[in-house]
Amino acid sequence: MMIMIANVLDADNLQWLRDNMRKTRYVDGRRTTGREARTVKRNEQVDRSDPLLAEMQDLVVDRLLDNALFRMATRPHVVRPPLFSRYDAGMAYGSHVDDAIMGGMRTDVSVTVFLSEPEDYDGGELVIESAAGEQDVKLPAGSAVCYPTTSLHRVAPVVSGERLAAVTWVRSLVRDADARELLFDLETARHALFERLGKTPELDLLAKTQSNLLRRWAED
Ligand SMILES: O=C(O)CCC(=O)C(=O)O
Ligand SMILES: [Fe+2]
Repeated sequence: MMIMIANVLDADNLQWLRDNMRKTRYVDGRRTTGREARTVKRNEQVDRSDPLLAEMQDLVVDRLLDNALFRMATRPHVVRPPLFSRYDAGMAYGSHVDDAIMGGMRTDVSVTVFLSEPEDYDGGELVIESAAGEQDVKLPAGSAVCYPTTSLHRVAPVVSGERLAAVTWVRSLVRDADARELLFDLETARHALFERLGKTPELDLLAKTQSNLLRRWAED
């Protein structure tokens, strides 16, 4: 399941991150990438040793974990410290699959938090491949897209302007994407029924089912 989440970051968060990204040091994005993906990656990333990076990473991870939709969709166990990237005109990241293990952690869900407004750059869509075809994703600044790390994907060439993004990976309590979707749907239906009818015996059964499926599938 792919899901878009609006307003993960507010205007103040965005301003602060963009101001910092004007001050940070960058390295060639190929430095953090495996042999094959490196051949198609053309971007810049905030240097791992930059003193501003840790606070930027903490802000994005905290804002993701504060977001109820993010927690429902990804069932996070661990969220990796994000990479902050910039793409100028001509930069792109060709088709690739993200590493299955990063820093010893299995990666289940890939996340891009958009930091530039869509009108500030041409091109630069995140293109996610699935059996149903390709989906172009270009969201307002502060919004995030979450998609299974099993997917091939790419960043289309930026034609003009600058694309800033924070990218991270989630190790989910629920490894299987179909199981995560099932739990997401159950919980969504449960919340909607509660809003409409209050706490009924049928709702209790749904809550029991959701809880017991999560207990069955969760790996902690
Ligand atoms: O910038 C993005 O939206 C995704 C980047 C990406 O695919 C990666 O870093 O592996
Ligand atoms: Fe990727």
